[in-house]
Amino acid sequence: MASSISPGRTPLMAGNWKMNLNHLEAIAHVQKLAFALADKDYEAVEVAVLPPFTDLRSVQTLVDGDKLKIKYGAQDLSAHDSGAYTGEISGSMLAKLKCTYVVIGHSERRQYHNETDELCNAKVKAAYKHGLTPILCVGEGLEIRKAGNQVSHTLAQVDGALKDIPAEQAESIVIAYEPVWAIGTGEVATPEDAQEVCGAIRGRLAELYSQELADQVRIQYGGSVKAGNVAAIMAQPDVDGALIGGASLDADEFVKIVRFRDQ
Ligand SMILES: O=C[C@H](O)COP(=O)(O)O
Repeated sequence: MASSISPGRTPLMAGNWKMNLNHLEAIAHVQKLAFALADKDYEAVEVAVLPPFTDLRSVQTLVDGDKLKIKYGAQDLSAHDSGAYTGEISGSMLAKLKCTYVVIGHSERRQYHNETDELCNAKVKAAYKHGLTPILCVGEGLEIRKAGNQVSHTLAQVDGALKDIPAEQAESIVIAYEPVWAIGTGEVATPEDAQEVCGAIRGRLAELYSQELADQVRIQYGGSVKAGNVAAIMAQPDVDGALIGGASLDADEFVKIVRFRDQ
């Protein structure tokens, strides 16, 4: 299927492993991806993995040692820099491990850890302070979708997380539109559903900053993405990649998603 991605926006295919794969399994998984992916894949698509914190050092060692082109990042970070915050991981710790990306505001953090837009905003600031690129997750639950309020709900999350973020930082952000009802359920938003909200997010970025900035920000779709549905989603003009959960744990499936143009 033909893709309509802007040539200026390299698609980002990022595998969010969530709380799966220990550090030994992580090494085996990244090795499998590295073996399967070729230079032409990395020329067409940016490929990233987002392992649990405990895997990051192992992934870094592998990526550095074998000079792999796979990027990696964390699934969360603390809004604080250091101190008495038991269990938290700071942006500077992630930067020391040479993480490129950090996920902020995933719906599972919002749901199970009561993360608010204000906290997401503080985490976006912490990420930029330490040179990390946020993958900001936004998206509506089923009730909001049924009421037809998916766009206003999602744009309010974007507004909240980007409060006081200057253009020179916001221009590098990645925004992942993940309708909560489509996460891990096998229920995929239609390509038109994805386009409606991703297009609205780009429109909001243009209002908040400029059309030029909006045109360069990558907006991903996430929610039950698989090899079988990725091409139709990627054919939408405002979808520039995918945040992949379950399917990213299967190396063969993830490689097929990276090669969405062949599907
Ligand atoms: O971060 C990834 C999303 O939550 C999607 O997860 P899923 O692909 O398992 O539906």
